[in-house]
Amino acid sequence: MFAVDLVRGRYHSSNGREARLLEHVKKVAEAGNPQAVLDAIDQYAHSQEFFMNVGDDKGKILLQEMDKLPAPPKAVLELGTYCGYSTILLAAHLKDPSAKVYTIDICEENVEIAKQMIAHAGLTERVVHVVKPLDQAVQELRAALKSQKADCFEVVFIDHEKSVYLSDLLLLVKEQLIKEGSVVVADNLKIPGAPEYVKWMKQQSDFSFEQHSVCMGPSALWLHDIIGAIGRSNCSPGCGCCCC
Ligand SMILES: C[S@@+](CC[C@H](N)C(=O)[O-])C[C@H]1O[C@@H](n2cnc3c(N)ncnc32)[C@H](O)[C@@H]1O
Ligand SMILES: [Mg+2]
Repeated sequence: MFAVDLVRGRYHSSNGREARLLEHVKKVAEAGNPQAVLDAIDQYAHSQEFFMNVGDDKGKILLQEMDKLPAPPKAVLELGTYCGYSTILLAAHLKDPSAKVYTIDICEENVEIAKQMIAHAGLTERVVHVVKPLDQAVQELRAALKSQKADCFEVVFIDHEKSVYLSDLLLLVKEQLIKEGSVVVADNLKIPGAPEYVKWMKQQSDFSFEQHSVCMGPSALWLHDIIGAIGRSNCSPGCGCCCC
């Protein structure tokens, strides 16, 4: 059971499952080995309790999209840290030695678990946590990009509160935190779904948009999902579209 604050969309279980997951990972996964940590999380999530992690199947799609960029990204933005699964996936995949994953979550309990998970994977230096909603983090993110000599976030993974997928994407566009060539991957477009986001993406000529339907297990009813929304920003500076 999740304790969900419907106003702010904070998700943390009321039965301690995230802490149990961390305990399991520390017990079975070799420290400093990101893949061992991800495997331990997947194994526990498949056999013991349900978690909101993106998981291995959809995780592969996320990494494939990252690999399609013309150069390895310097700055990756994640909306929705939870226990750190996708943060570890993304951070372990960074090729540029100075690159970082900036991960946003508004639930401090989740971030505390994620920090320990990421530390166990040996990736603390690769990850910056931001514990506030995106609209309050814009200046901080802009400063972070500047200090890293990055022009924008080349990869964005959206996986937080579905009702703010579109407004947060529009904020990233307006604040020029994403630009031409950035790739935006959004999870859970079918379940629980983000219809406004999908509708908007489909209407944009300055984003190319594709959806990946993924069936993740025997319980197709609730596991069949779309990570979809591989939105690529196509505009060129000054062209007058929504990104400029
Ligand atoms: C589905 S989980 C993220 C899963 C994670 N990306 C993974 O695959 O391992 C969603 C997370 O978004 C956080 N969240 C909810 N609303 C948010 C918001 N407005 N801004 C940032 N994070 C939010 C929740 O606290 C929760 O930890
Ligand atoms: Mg998700």
